[in-house]
Amino acid sequence: MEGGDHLAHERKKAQFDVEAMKIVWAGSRHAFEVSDRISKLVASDPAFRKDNRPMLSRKELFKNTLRKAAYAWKRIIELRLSEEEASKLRFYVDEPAFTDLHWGMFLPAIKGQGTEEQQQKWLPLAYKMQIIGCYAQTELGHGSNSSKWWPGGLGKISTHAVVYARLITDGQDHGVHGFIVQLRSLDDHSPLPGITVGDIGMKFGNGAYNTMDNGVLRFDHVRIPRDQMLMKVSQVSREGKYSQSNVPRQLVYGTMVFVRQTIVADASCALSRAVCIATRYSAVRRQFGSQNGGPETQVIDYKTQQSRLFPLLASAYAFRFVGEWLKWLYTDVTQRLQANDFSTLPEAHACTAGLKSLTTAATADGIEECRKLCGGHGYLCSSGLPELFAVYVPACTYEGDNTVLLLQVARFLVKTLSQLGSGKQPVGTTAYMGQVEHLMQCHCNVQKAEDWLKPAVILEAFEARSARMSVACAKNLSKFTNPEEGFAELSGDLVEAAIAHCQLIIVSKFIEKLQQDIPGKGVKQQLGVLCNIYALFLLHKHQGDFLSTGCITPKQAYLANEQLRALYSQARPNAIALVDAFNYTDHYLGSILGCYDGNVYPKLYEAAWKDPLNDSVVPDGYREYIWPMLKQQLRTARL
Ligand SMILES: CCCCCCCC/C=C\CCCCCCCCC/C=C/C(=O)SCCNC(=O)CCNC(=O)[C@H](O)C(C)(C)COP(=O)(O)OP(=O)(O)OC[C@H]1O[C@@H](n2cnc3c(N)ncnc32)[C@H](O)[C@@H]1OP(=O)(O)O
Ligand SMILES: Cc1cc2nc3c(=O)[nH]c(=O)nc-3n(C[C@H](O)[C@H](O)[C@H](O)COP(=O)(O)OP(=O)(O)OC[C@H]3O[C@@H](n4cnc5c(N)ncnc54)[C@H](O)[C@@H]3O)c2cc1C
Repeated sequence: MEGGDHLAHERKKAQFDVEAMKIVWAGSRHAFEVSDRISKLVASDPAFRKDNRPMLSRKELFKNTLRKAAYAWKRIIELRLSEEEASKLRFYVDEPAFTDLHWGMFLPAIKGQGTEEQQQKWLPLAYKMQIIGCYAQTELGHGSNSSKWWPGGLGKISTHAVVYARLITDGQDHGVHGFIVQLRSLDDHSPLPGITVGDIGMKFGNGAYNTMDNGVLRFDHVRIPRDQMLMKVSQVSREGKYSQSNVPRQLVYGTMVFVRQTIVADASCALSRAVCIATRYSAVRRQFGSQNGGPETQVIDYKTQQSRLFPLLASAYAFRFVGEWLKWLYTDVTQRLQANDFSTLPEAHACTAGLKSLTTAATADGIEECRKLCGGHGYLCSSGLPELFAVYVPACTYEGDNTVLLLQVARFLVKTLSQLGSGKQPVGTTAYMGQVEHLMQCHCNVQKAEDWLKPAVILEAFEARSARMSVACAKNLSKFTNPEEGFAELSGDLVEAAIAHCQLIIVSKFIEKLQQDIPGKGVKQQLGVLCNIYALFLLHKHQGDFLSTGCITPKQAYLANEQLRALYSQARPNAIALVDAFNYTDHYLGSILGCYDGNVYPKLYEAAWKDPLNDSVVPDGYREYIWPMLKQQLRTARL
């Protein structure tokens, strides 16, 4: 079958209004329209071509990124794009670049930690890109005194950095503070005296994150003017006297709360992209199972394929909605901080750290699972999946290693529990801990599989599991005389308790989303199916937790799995429409397997011939290496 829409028959099966779902996915009609317009603008501009990335050398790749970044900036100015539109443009250009750190970390660090005066001086320069900044926190070795190593944009492009370093005055160490440091000349880009700076080398995968100049930085007697220390949280006077404002020291790390929140939103984008590719290809691909000479089975109809694919589809939607909520939480905490209310900062930190950890880990694993779901063709670069995995997987490490972040959540949970004794009522995402006595002894009321569809039943099971795991950790911790020793000894259990808490947040935010008014025929119903798939898939995967804490019985675990199978059957006819609702262009997907029309095989065949190796029939190197070898063998054979 040539041309046409090879997935048309699948699209006809949809039981809901896809256009309405597109708006739910985008967040609002306005957000949908902006996203739709900008994605088409990028897709139709040959300057943003990206299919050649895996073939380019590092130098060519990097220069190409610089060209694209400059061109994108030119278009942003020419078209007078708003910040929202510009950030969508960056998203659809789909290439990590120094600009991400400039806009995503350097500017927010100055906004969050600089005084009014400092903001007035530095922000206009940064907004007009008259200086380019990065965020230099991580060290090559341990401590805050060796060499900076990893900051994106640092290696080759940034003119400035926010550098985190220890502040020592009069021999007294005041801990880590942020400083704006000029690194390179604004005239000829050479490093300023005393500064050694360069790229740290090639990273995982071809193309992928190698478009970024992650860098190394060393200082040798570099003087930083006093007014370039970011002084919102603490100050040094002309006389060298150190003082602190009436704000928590933790604000020094505020940029991370912001970025982790954006990383959660980004997880739903990366996962939905992989799921879109794997779902479309699973509907196109037929393999075995032919009856009476009829067509073979579409692999999407195999229950095993569904049980691997549909939880990922549901996770993409779940991460979307929790990301939306986290954005709200971040906006709320920011407004409170401006009004000197710091009470919700620990919760915002725990939520952003924990959800960053959970969503990036599930997304990285999910992209790899999607590659496997596409069989051998998933391993081709033209499937789009190898590069997507390579570019995405460092999200499990940057902005805080995922395990380290879960330990931060665990500390927050243990602290919350310990404060119950003093009568402090937990609020927000830990409000359920206020019901700890009930949650420690409640019994799940599921008698038949459909009982698992009740939101209250699901919520109680997840709350009870999380509360019981945290309480068990707290009890075990109390047996240690040295709390830090206990924390280290029990860190494995603490991480599991943190995961249970974060999964509860995601499930409960999905359920809350469904309580809103959601217009469009069948849209809410499909989201209900996905929400239940997400929750019951987690319950099935972690049934050890639910059973060992006595939250559910083995029979109830069995019934949850039975219900899950029924939900997969309900999702099946809607699968293609549910990924169409992401509204991704073929340019953004960058995948032959995931192309909208499903015309996979001719495109794969054509693409193979475009590989540079096929430029000539006889490859370079044949005459030099293979021909002499063949001749040698022939001679030996004749002897
Ligand atoms: C015209 C417009 C054009 C627009 C164009 C748009 C362009 C695109 C825009 C945006 C895109 C954005 C994309 C961004 C790209 C991201 C790319 C990734 C780049 C990667 C960057 C990095 O990796 S930066 C380095 C990050 N490093 C880490 O995360 C290290 C992890 N470790 C920690 O977080 C540690 O906690 C820390 C080192 C911060 C401190 O350690 P320690 O001193 O040991 O203290 P600790 O015990 O952990 O904590 C003490 C105390 O503080 C609390 N706390 C810790 N962190 C925070 C926090 N972040 N916020 C609030 N509070 C925090 C902690 O709970 C403890 O509290 P108490 O227990 O004492 O109460
Ligand atoms: C692509 C990429 C881009 C980056 N961009 C930037 C940037 O722009 N700016 C910047 O400053 N940094 C950047 N980083 C650095 C990044 O933030 C760090 O790599 C990250 O925070 C992890 O720290 P680490 O590398 O020191 O790992 P380590 O802390 O050395 O972790 C190694 C292992 O030890 C374990 N571990 C560490 N501490 C503990 C603990 N307390 N308890 C239990 N286990 C522990 C971890 O779980 C992990 O398994 C980037 C990194 C990457 C990969």
